[in-house]
Amino acid sequence: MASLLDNTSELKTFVLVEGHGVKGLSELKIKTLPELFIQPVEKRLDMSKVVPYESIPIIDMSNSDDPKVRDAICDAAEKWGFFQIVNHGVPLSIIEDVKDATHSFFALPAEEKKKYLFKNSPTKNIRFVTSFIPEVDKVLEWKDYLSCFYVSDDESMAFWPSVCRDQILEYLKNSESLIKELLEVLMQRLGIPKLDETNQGILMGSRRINLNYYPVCPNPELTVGVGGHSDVSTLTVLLQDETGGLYVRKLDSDNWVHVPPLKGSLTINIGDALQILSNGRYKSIEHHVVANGTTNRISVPIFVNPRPSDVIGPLPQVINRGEKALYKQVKYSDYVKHFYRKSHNGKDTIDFAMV
Ligand SMILES: COc1cc(/C=C/C(=O)SCCNC(=O)CCNC(=O)[C@H](O)C(C)(C)COP(=O)(O)OP(=O)(O)OC[C@H]2O[C@@H](n3cnc4c(N)ncnc43)[C@H](O)[C@@H]2OP(=O)(O)O)ccc1O
Ligand SMILES: O=C(O)CCC(=O)C(=O)O
Ligand SMILES: [Fe+2]
Repeated sequence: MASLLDNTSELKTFVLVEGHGVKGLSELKIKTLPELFIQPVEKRLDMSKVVPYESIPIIDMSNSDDPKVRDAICDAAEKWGFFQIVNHGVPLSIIEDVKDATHSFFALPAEEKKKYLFKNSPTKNIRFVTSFIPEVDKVLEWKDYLSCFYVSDDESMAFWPSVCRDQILEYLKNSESLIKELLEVLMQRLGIPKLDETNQGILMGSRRINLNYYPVCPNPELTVGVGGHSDVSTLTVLLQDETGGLYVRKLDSDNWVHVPPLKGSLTINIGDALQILSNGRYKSIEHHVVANGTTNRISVPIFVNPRPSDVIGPLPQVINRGEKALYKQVKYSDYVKHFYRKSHNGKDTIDFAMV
């Protein structure tokens, strides 16, 4: 084991090539974090900047036709870019099943998970990854994930791992009406009365679901689970377990707020695509996940996106009201490729679309 930990190339082979991931490394019960994962101080979360007395809004959606609830959603999207929802209509049993399925996938032997590594995967729509982009990240993040781009039920049945695919598909189906409702509410404030065939594609034409696994880490203070970043989605529906560890930057400040686990809740965050489409009215906010010294953590984000071929820019209904466009028109797949070409670095992806 000593040679594995001292030799970066052997370590990379074990973690990235043989399918062990950081979970496999954590299970060796190593006492100190290998250098490969030690993040520069400026990439770690400065806990002295966490404000314990503030929290993102919690919105009860049981009466979602109520104008007060609809206003609360839009206000949260403008002022926080992040909010938690309860009574959202996605059955608790479906949520529990997808959490169990996530554990089942990561409990598979390395030999099995290895089949989904980018170079072995039968399709580019599914990949098992450690860190964010190990080919680009100089220092690795303490996270393994399975990323699944939804194309069709048939494609998923053919290629997704059988231990988790049915539960993921059920979760995707059962969250669809919630996603439509949230987007409809957000569009109404922009002067767009409803979701229809003219706007549905650009707002929710593709979905990617990630199963994230953050294993116990020997020196959590020296690394990150996920470095500071904003999502490139329209919006993200995030399911987290009871561990905690997600922090959100407070708008226009240097302070961070914890997103506490709340049984049965889902966390919603605005992504870069909706910040661009709304010409900056809705905010895509930087967030960060810390590593944990005692508990394995899972989370499951659904990234709701434009279609890869869509060209995104400030919506005409927003610009026609006289606002100056803050962003140019960019092809969404170019935007996402730019995101995947560099390591996490706060909010810098959106510079790609700045006028
Ligand atoms: C925080 O930690 C994260 C976050 C995330 C993701 C966050 C999001 O917000 S994901 C939302 C992503 N949006 C979509 O998936 C939208 C729809 N998809 C597309 O636009 C396209 O499928 C595409 C992603 C652009 C891929 O285009 P395509 O040309 O068809 O395919 P490729 O040639 O395979 O890929 C091009 C380029 O991107 C790299 N890449 C693609 N997918 C991934 C991926 N899932 N993970 C890492 N890298 C990916 C690929 O390697 C290519 O790179 P080159 O350098 O060779 O050009 C996710 C993970 C986190 O940890
Ligand atoms: O694990 C979490 O709570 C958040 C993960 C995240 O930000 C992401 O996958 O984009
Ligand atoms: Fe994220």
